[in-house]
Amino acid sequence: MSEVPSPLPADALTEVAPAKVNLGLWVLGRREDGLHAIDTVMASVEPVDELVLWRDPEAAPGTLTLSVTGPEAESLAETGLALAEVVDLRGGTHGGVRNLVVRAAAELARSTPGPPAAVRIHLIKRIPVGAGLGGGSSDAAAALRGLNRLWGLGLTPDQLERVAARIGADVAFFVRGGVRRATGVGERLAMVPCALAAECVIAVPPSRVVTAQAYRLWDTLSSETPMQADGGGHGAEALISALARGDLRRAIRLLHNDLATAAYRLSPSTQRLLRLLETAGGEGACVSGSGSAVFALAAPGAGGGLANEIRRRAAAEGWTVRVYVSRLPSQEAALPWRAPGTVVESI
Ligand SMILES: C[C@@](CO)(OP(=O)(O)O)[C@H](O)COP(=O)(O)OP(=O)(O)OC[C@H]1O[C@@H](n2ccc(N)nc2=O)[C@H](O)[C@@H]1O
Ligand SMILES: Nc1ncnc2c1ncn2[C@@H]1O[C@H](COP(=O)(O)OP(=O)(O)O)[C@@H](O)[C@H]1O
Repeated sequence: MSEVPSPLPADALTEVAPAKVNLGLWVLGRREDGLHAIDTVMASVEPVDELVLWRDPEAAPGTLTLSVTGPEAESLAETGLALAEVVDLRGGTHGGVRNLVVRAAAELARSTPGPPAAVRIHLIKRIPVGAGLGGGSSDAAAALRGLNRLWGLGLTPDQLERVAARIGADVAFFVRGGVRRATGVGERLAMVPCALAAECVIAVPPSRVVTAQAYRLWDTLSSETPMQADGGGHGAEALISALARGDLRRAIRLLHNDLATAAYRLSPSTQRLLRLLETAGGEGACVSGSGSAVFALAAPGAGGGLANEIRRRAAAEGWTVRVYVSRLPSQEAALPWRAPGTVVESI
C-alpha cells in the first residue's frame, strides 16, 4: 500500500486541511429531509491534516490508492475506516464505510469526461476524529482542491463548493476556509470580515461524538423545552459585528452553541472539560460543533499560558487531554492555510 515515497515524484503536491471551530452555532429546526437548518459562524484553526497527492502511472485510470498515517490515524480506524485502500473511482465507492477523501475523489471524477488519471493520496491525520473540528470535511475539501490541480480540471472555488456540498454539509466551508457564516444545512456561505486579534485554545477529551446522534438528541431536547425566540439571526449578527470591530470582550460573550446540551449528554467528559477550561481561565468557553472538543478565545499571547494551565490541571486529575493553540484567521487569511506558528501538543 502506498506510503509517501522518498524522494517525492516531481508532480506530487500537498494540500493542508485545517480544523474549524464554530464560534456560534444556532439550530433553527429540523427540515423535511431530516437535516437541520442552521446558522453558524466558523473559523479555520489548527491542528491541520495534510494530504500529499501524486499520479500513479502504474495503476489503471480511475484508480485511487489512499493511505493514512499520523497521530490520529488509529482513532480514525476505530470508527471503522480502512487506513489503506485501493478504489475504482468509477464504481463501487458508495458501499461500506468510506473515507471522505474517497467520497470527494469519486464525486469529482464524475465531472471528468473519461476516467481520470490514477492517483495516490497519503493523508497525515492530526485532527482529532469526532471532535466537532470538521477534520473529515476538511480532508474532503483538500482532496477536491488537490485533485482539481492534479487532474488539471480548472474548476473555480465556487464550482468546487458546489461539488463539496454534495459530499457533506460542512465540506463547502473548507474549500476556502477563513471565517465564514454558513446557513442552509451549512452549504450557503458568506465571508465574515474578522478584525479580531485573538488566539483560540482547543481542548479535546478522549471521547468522540457522532454528529447525527447530536442532531437527533437536539430534536428530543427541543421538543421538551420551548425554542428560543431569536432562532439564530440576531445572535449571529451580533457575533459577526463583534468580529468585524475586533471586539474580543464582546465576541467572547457571544460565543454560542445550540448543540452543547446534546454534546454533554453524549460525551460527559466534554462538560467536565468545559468546566476545567473555565476554571483554568478560559472565558466564554464553548463546545465546537457537535463536540467532543471545547474551546475558548484568548488575547494574543495569552493562549500558551491557558493551554499550559489546562494541561497542568488535566495531568493532576490523571486525564489525557489534547490541547491546541492557534491564531484566529484574519480578514485576509484564506487558503492555502498558512500555519501562524503555534503550539500543537498533546499530553
Ligand atoms: C455539527 C456541525 C457544525 O458545523 O459540525 P461537526 O460537529 O460535525 O463538525 C455540522 O452541522 C455537521 O456537518 P457535517 O459533519 O458535514 O455533517 P454531514 O456529514 O453532512 O451529516 C452527518 C449527519 O448529521 C446530521 N446533520 C448534519 C448537518 C445538518 N445541517 N443537519 C443534520 O441533521 C444528519 O443526520 C447527517 O446525516
Ligand atoms: N478523512 C476523515 N477524517 C475524519 N473522519 C472521517 C474521514 N472520513 C470519514 N470520516 C468519518 O467521519 C466521522 C467523524 O468525522 P470528523 O470530521 O472527524 O468529526 P466531526 O464531524 O465531529 O467534525 C467519523 O465517523 C469518521 O469515520
